[in-house]
Amino acid sequence: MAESSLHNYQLTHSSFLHSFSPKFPIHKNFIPLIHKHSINTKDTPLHEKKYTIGLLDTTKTMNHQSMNIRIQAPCAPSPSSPRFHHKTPLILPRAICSSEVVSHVVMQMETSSDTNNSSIPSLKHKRTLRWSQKQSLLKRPINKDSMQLRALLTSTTQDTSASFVNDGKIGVLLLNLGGPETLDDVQPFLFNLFADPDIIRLPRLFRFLQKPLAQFISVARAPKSKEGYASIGGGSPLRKITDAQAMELRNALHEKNVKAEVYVGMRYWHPFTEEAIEQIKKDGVNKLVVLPLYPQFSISTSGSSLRLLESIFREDEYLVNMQHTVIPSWYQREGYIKAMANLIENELKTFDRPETVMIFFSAHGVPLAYVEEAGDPYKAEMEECVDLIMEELERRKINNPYTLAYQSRVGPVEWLKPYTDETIVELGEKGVKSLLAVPISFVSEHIETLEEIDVEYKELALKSGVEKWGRVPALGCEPTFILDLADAVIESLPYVGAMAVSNLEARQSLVPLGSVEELLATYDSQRRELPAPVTVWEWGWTKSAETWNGRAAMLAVIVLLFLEVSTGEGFLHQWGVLPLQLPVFP
Ligand SMILES: C=CC1=C(C)c2cc3[nH]c(cc4nc(cc5[nH]c(cc1n2)c(C)c5CCC(=O)O)C(CCC(=O)O)=C4C)c(C)c3C=C
Ligand SMILES: [Fe+2]
Repeated sequence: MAESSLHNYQLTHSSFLHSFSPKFPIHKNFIPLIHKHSINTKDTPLHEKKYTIGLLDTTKTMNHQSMNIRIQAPCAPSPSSPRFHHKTPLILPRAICSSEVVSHVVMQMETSSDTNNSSIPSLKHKRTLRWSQKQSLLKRPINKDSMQLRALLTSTTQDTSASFVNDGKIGVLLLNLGGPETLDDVQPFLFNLFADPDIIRLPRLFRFLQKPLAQFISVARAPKSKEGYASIGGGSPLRKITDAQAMELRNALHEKNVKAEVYVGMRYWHPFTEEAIEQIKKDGVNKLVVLPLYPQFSISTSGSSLRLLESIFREDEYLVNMQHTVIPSWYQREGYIKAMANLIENELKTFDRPETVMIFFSAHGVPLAYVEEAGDPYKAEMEECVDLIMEELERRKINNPYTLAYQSRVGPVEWLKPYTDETIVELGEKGVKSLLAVPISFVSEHIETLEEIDVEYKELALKSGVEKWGRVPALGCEPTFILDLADAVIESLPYVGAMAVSNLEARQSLVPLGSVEELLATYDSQRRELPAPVTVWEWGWTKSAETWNGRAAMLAVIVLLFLEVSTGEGFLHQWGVLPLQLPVFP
């Protein structure tokens, strides 16, 4: 996979932003983020280290648009230079982030190169796709002479004995979705999920219908969901797995001399985030690292949990004063990428002819409007994540064809495409004989790996002509992964309480960080209304008929609910779902 032409540019912070001004007129709202590329290792000479620049668009919903740009240091520094000393922490505390650690860098910009020699022509090629998507950022040619970027470069090993790490009582809060533990939990779990305005966003006028609608949908969906949970043993394994991850992370932190307690806060089932926060308060934690267990950020997952945290923090004097920081996404971390590549490499060996296997990344979908209208960075982060894993595999001389599709769509609106089920059928028709499914958006086994992938998609693949089907396990407590999470926590500690999105050094850190409040302030500035991504009734024979029928059904439900609430009569009142007195309209 050759990288074609490379252009060298020198950038400064401000001219970097100027160069994108036609597309982004308000410069101060765009924050350049610099990520170390996962291919860098401890031993990579500095002048060969690669970095990725992203723009954090603070006018949109956490819209972190990374570009296909790499930065290289222009010349190898003297080994005695303090800023490149390997014993320096990965992220430097503020005091150390002086001008001393600022270095001029040369930016290298890759242009597209479609060297895909896959025998399946319809497969998208990662580099071409990424480039074409990000082309829109480059509205006018970059002026070679005008750009100079002063970038913070930090090295990759941590000295965890540094005193700033262990002062205070440290807590790590793992955020996750939660799942029903018994079949009786399924409907109330679904109610909690659909009552979340980050899952179903009703128009402002209809916000008061959120709970009745959630009740209605959860009751309607429960039988189908229960069937799924029954087939995987009668409940979700999520709590057990997340508890085990928390324990392993705690052990890893203690081994690295960081005496932290790790807490689990679920969004829709026990142990609820509120319960975790109560424990955090009881234990007297005064430095908190918030770590969502989703590698990629989405409004519907990490975003929703952060919103809940924000509301809990605001109402509590103890929490308002507690120092905290958030790691909103970490899909680009070297340890995570390597752990995923290890799992794929191992699983490929179970096939008779591993080199012929199509690697099929299947991510949980989100409604398209989340990405296109609300600025959810989920899709961009997912694609970049897949690219990074494939690059790691290529370095191991594993050059299999691969593709990315989105699974688990619910309801009448359009979700991210291509859809997993449709792609499986297409691949089967095109003659692909071996498929290896890789669940990519979640780090634990759950209903969508154990039932949807292992049963439904496998059956569909075999029906469509695929002869051998395999699936990579979820990361769970895989040691490389847990150690990397521990490193992410340690790297973030100097920023607990001391940083926010507005802090330049922290923005340039290798783990993008922010406080809950500031992350949500950027996310809220253009929070648009999202369509309801739920199935109420569906009829029709084609996908597009289904979409329109679903929309009509949604509308009908909203009208029915509106009538019910305004007249005080109807089935929800009969079931006791709605109170008998009428709501007061302003
Ligand atoms: C990154 C992962 C996930 C995203 C993004 C996501 C978005 C999303 N999900 C729904 C609707 C449902 N999700 C359900 C369960 C569920 N979803 C995820 C992950 C993501 N969801 C997990 C880990 C689980 C729990 C699985 C378990 O083992 O318990 C369910 C319930 C299950 C079912 O009935 O199918 C629903 C419904 C929407 C609407 C959405 C984006 C808006
Ligand atoms: Fe989901």
